[in-house]
Formats: sequence, C-alpha cells, structure tokens
Amino acid sequence: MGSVTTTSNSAGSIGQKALDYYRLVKPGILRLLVVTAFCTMLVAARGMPDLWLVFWTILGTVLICGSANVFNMVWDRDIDPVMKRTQERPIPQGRIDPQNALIFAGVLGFSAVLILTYFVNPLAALMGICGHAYYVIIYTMWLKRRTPHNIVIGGGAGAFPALIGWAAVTGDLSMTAWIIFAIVFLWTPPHFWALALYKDVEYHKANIPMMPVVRGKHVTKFQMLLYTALLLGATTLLAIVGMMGIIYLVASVVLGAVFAYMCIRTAFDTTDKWAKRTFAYSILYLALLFGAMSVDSFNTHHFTEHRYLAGIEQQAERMRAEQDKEELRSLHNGELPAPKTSQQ
Ligand code: HEM
Ligand SMILES: CC(C)=CCC/C(C)=C/CC/C(C)=C/COP(=O)(O)OP(=O)(O)O
Repeated sequence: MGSVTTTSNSAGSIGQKALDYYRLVKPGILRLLVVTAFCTMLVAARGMPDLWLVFWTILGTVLICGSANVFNMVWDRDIDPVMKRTQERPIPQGRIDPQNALIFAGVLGFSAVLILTYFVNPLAALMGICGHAYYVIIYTMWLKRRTPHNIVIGGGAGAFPALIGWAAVTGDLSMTAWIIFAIVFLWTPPHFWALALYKDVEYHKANIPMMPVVRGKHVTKFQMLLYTALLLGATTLLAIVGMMGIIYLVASVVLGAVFAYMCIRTAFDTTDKWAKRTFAYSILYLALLFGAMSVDSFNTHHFTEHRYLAGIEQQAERMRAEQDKEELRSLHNGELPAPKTSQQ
C-alpha cells in the first residue's frame, strides 16, 4: 500500500516537473511564433514545401524560441515574483532551480542549432542564433530595464522565426522576407502596449520602464496608433512586393481596419476595457493575417503554375517554328524560300 502511494506520488511529481519545464518555454507565445515561421514557409514555397523540411524547421524553431524564453525567465527571476502576472511561474515559485533551467535552455538551444544546421540550412540556423541573441542579450539583458523603447527595438526578436521559415525554403532572404519581418516588428508595439496600459501599476512596482509608466498613457496610445498605421502600410506593401492575391489583400484590409478601430477606441477610452480587447485581438490579428498569407500562397501557386505552363507552351511553339524553318532551309540548300505574295 505504502509503496503504491509512493509510486503514484513520484509519478505525480514527475508530471508536475514536466509541466513546470513546459511552462518555462512560454507555450502560448511559442505557438504564435511557430505560426509565423510555418506560414512564412508556405509563402516562400507558394504552397506546401517538402514535409521533412517543414518538420525539421518547426522543430528547430520551437527549440530555439523555447530556449530563448527559458533564458529570459532565468534572467528575470528577480522581477517575476513582483508582478502578479508572472509570480506563479516555476522559478519564482521555487519549483525549478535557476541553474537547472539554465542547463535546460542550453540543451534546447544547442539541439536547435544542430537541427537547423544539418537538417535545414546554415542560413536558417544563423537566423535562429541571431533571434536568440537579440531576444536574450539585446531585449532581456540590455533594453528591457533601461528604456521605454525596449519593445520597439527588442520587438525585432519576435520577427526572426519568420526569417527562419523563409531561409529554410529558399536558402536566402528576399525583399518579401524582410517585409514579413517588418510586419511582426511593427505589430509588436501595439500588441504589447495594449497589455502594458492595464498592467502599468505592476510594471511600475517591478521598476520596468515600460512606455505607460515612463511617458504616460496618452503618449502610449498615440504611439500605438502610429505603429498600427505603419503596420497597415507594411501589410499593403507585402501585397504588392510579395505578389499576393485577392484573399490576402481583402483579409489584410479587413483585419487591419478592425485593429485600427480598436486602437482608436483604446485611445479615447478612460477605462481598461478597450486596451484589454485590443491586446486579445492583436493575437488573433497576427494569427489570421499569417493564415490568410498561407491560403493565398496556395491560390497564387496555382496562378503562377498556369503562367509557368503557358510560358512552356509559348516556348514549345517557338521551337516548333524554328524546326520548321530548319527543315525548309535544308530543302532549299540553306536558304529560306522567299515568302509567297498574293501576286505570285
Ligand atoms: C518584445 C516583444 C514582446 C513583448 C514584450 C510581449 C509581451 C507579452 C506579454 C507580457 C504577454 C502576456 C503574457 C502573460 O499573460 O503572462 C504576451 C502575450 C502573448 N504574446 Fe507577446 N510580446 C512580445 C512579442 C510577441 C511576439 C513576437 C509574439 C508572436 C509572434 C507574441 C505572442 C504572444 C501571445 C500568443 C501571447 C498570449 C500568450 C498566452 O495567452 O499564453 N508576443 N506578450
Ligand atoms: C529566433 C528566436 C529565438 C527568436 C526569439 C523569439 C522570442 C522568444 C520572442 C519572445 C517575445 C516575448 C515573449 C517577449 C516578452 O518578453 P518579456 O520578458 O517582456 O515578457 P514577460 O514579462 O512575460 O516575461
């Protein structure tokens, strides 16, 4: 009896430990980062890429982003207990030792780099390493506690998974890839400041210089509008440069109009109601925008396939005409006969 209890207790504690390690990677955020990487792969391939390539790229992206998030939690172990939103995390709760978390982050990061280098390509691995360094060193260790522009500059980190996806498929980084990067980059300030508007007291307590704490809510709301306008410009630019089709164009305009509307309502709201709605919508917005890009890629894939086949037809036609000319030359001692006129 006693041994059964011990076994079930230890099984329970192993389950609890596994769950705690799972929480360290910030699974909610990780999911959306993976969505951006996967959908960018579809856009780059104009359809579904090789499934093994998708598997290794997504696995590498999950591991490298997970590693970055664990490093972030280890570094922030002094401020996470101060904020209600973060104090339930496994490190502030004392359920995971920071040193073990650090080893976990190292293992995840190292495996990610190996996987991306050997099963994807070196450029995808490089983008993973740059995103990791950007988030851990530039955002977490340097900017987060120093300047209210931490999100604007640091927000670039969250745009790297899209670059991993693009590099995985094409082996390079085209203008379209950088516009997708810009979309995530410009989306981050309104995404985060919407939350910071109603968590300002917590950030103040933790001494983190987030925009609403340092510059006030009015300035934050104005900056949210500014970045949303730039975001809408970038999503429209993608339609042109990325040669996206009507599905993407309609989706980006409708989703963007709703985002702009919500930011405007937030700007005039004296309560937290619209800021909370805008934060929730920001996540849906990015997921749906990337979803629309993907659907459109399949659509434009067929379109480009038609154009490609039409091109081959034209080329075959030209080759047939050349062959006819050659035959005529050989029949007339190397000279083409003069074309017949109506008088002849
Ligand atoms: C510097 C950039 C960013 C900052 C400071 C930031 C900050 C935050 C914060 C503080 C939360 C609330 C988490 C919580 O409730 O404990 C959150 C939630 C979330 N963020 Fe961001 N974020 C950033 C970039 C991103 C990026 C690039 C993505 C994905 C592309 C993303 C996706 C999400 C998602 C999906 C959630 C909801 C998580 C959940 O419900 O579990 N964030 N973000
Ligand atoms: C390729 C690669 C590895 C890219 C890195 C992508 C990445 C992990 C982005 C995370 C963005 C994010 C969760 C910021 C919040 O940090 P925070 O410290 O402000 O949030 P917190 O207060 O909830 O801890």
